[in-house]
Amino acid sequence: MITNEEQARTFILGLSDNETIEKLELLAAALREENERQNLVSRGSLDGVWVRHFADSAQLIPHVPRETKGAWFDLGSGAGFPGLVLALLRPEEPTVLVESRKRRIGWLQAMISKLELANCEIEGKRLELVDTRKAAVISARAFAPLPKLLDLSARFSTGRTYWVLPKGRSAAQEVEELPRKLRKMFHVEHSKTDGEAGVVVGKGKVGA
Ligand SMILES: C[S@@+](CC[C@H](N)C(=O)[O-])C[C@H]1O[C@@H](n2cnc3c(N)ncnc32)[C@H](O)[C@@H]1O
Repeated sequence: MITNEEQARTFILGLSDNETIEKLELLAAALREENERQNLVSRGSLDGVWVRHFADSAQLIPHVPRETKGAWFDLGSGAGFPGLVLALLRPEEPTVLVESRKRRIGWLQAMISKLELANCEIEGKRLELVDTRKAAVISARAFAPLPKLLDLSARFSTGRTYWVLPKGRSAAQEVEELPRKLRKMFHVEHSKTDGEAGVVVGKGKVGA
């Protein structure tokens, strides 16, 4: 379990390098500043940014085979979690942040340029309006209940799409309540940042 900021830094360093850690320090400072202007993340989580947002995002990476190529879609990126962290940690692979709120889109644009994320693009509209493309990976944290999430994102999935969906404490129950065919596609992994939370992980095409 990752329980403090130092452990979170060490965990992320194990997946990246010192330059990435420096960029995450920049992101943490910018997040604190911007959170005075818009409610990007809960105020309480700012004291534990490395655990609550950075490591919580980075922990998704080991659930996707290293050789996976193609676009990682992060749905409802908000302040950029997990999407911005994933783009930083996977600089060779494209990341697509889907976010519909104007001020959050502005923040994400500013961070992409500040962190020089050439591999990261924004679909600044509702997911329902995004042109269909093939996603190699789909993530979404605090975006929608699982059935709605799968319904809205099914058209981006193929037989080779990986799903990594941090679902908090409701993970197992949300999977249990899926129709049988879908339920077989997914399982729950323990979160490394919250002993009671789970990450819904799966592979394949949702829908016909
Ligand atoms: C609760 S926030 C979570 C943000 C971030 N993923 C996190 O965990 O910190 C949900 C985000 O999804 C966005 N959102 C909700 N429905 C959406 C939709 N249909 N298309 C695109 N973005 C959406 C909201 O604007 C909001 O920023």
